[in-house]
Amino acid sequence: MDRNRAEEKLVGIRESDGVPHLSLDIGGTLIKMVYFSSNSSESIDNRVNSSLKDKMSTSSGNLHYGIRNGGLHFTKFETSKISDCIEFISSKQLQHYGDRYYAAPTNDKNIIKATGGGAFKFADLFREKLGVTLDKVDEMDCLVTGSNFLLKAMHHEAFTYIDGQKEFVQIDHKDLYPYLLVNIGSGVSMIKVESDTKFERVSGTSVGGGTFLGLGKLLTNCKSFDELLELSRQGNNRVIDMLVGEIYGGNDYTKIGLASTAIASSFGKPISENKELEDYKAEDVARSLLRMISNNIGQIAYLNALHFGLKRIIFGGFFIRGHAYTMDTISVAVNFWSKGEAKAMFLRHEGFLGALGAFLSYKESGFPDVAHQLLEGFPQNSYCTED
Ligand SMILES: Nc1ncnc2c1ncn2[C@@H]1O[C@H](COP(=O)(O)OP(=O)(O)O)[C@@H](O)[C@H]1O
Ligand SMILES: CC(C)(COP(=O)(O)O)[C@@H](O)C(=O)NCCC(=O)O
Repeated sequence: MDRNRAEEKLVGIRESDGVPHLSLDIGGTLIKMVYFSSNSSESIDNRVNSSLKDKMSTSSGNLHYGIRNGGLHFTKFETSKISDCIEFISSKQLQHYGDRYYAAPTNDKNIIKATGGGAFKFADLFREKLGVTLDKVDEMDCLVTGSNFLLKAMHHEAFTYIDGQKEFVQIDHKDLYPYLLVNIGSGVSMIKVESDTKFERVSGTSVGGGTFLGLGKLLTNCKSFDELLELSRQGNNRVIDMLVGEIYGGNDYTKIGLASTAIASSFGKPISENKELEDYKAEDVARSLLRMISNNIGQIAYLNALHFGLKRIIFGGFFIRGHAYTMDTISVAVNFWSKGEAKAMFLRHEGFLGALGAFLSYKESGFPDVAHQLLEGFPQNSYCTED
């Protein structure tokens, strides 16, 4: 970076410890936001009106860390309601929380790190409504940076989920690479990560979280992801899925390792039943859909891990949402073929990898190490609340 420009940026830092920061990951379904607010800006926090607070927290998944002199917040909005996000930023005056480039024309002074497709799509909107320039950071770079950071810095971050048991895994820094990062957002990206800086997107699938939500809305009339997920908890996929035993007269197909209870064909049962969609319970449909998509992603991930000789598969993205059935299905899919050779792992901050990566990228622009300092403040000195 040009030295003069870097110096101009440094002028923008107001306090060394409580410097507020904001980064955005604007995806196909959700906008993820990471921001720091110092205690002195608590009064600003309280300025957010209650209807806006409702919009932020209509579903869980938001995290708030109290650290040092303030708090680190992980918040999300629906991309389709970007005006809520803009209103939120404006009400908290967060647009001043990025870099400041004093030499720039008035509308370009505030620079916020942003990743995801929306950093391109909504750049003009942010400039027009907030006077903010979105400094675009590559989405894959951010996912990898966020994931590497969490795996190295956080004690209780990665865990396995087997037979309903969550077990945290502390990965030795020297033994972290290589691994397969599978980010399940609207679509799915699979990235072979070989070092802090070396990675490659090796695969992906368009059957992801957006498919679950989109198809789920059409099939069940659910209005939200949380509603759909809750419905799936109460459902029974066997009402919709065709099982091996139903094809094999109640028997296992032992020779190829398929139990009679294994799914032979997702959504296969309606083929032979003279029923309409309305005749099936929405709960059962939601359950089968979640199972089908999670299983498919787990299998594709396993095949990639096998192809590239990777032993660890780290799953991130907001689709997972710490949901037991999702994680269990993915783990079973990976384990069915790999027999423990490749391990499926999940992350506690699963949905915020990109936004964290963007937050950390302030460092690369000649900005001092504030982003890292803030993040290093947790988890040791932090308390976390979830809503
Ligand atoms: N509150 C929510 N609203 C909408 N989708 C959600 C929510 N929580 C989890 N999801 C799931 O997460 C997916 C989006 O994941 P995310 O990682 O944010 O991807 P993107 O970057 O494409 O928006 C959705 O398609 C949906 O399946
Ligand atoms: C295009 C994307 C990188 C965008 O990221 P997202 O907003 O879904 O998180 C992602 O949707 C994706 O990787 N889709 C899968 C495309 C494919 O490999 O077929």
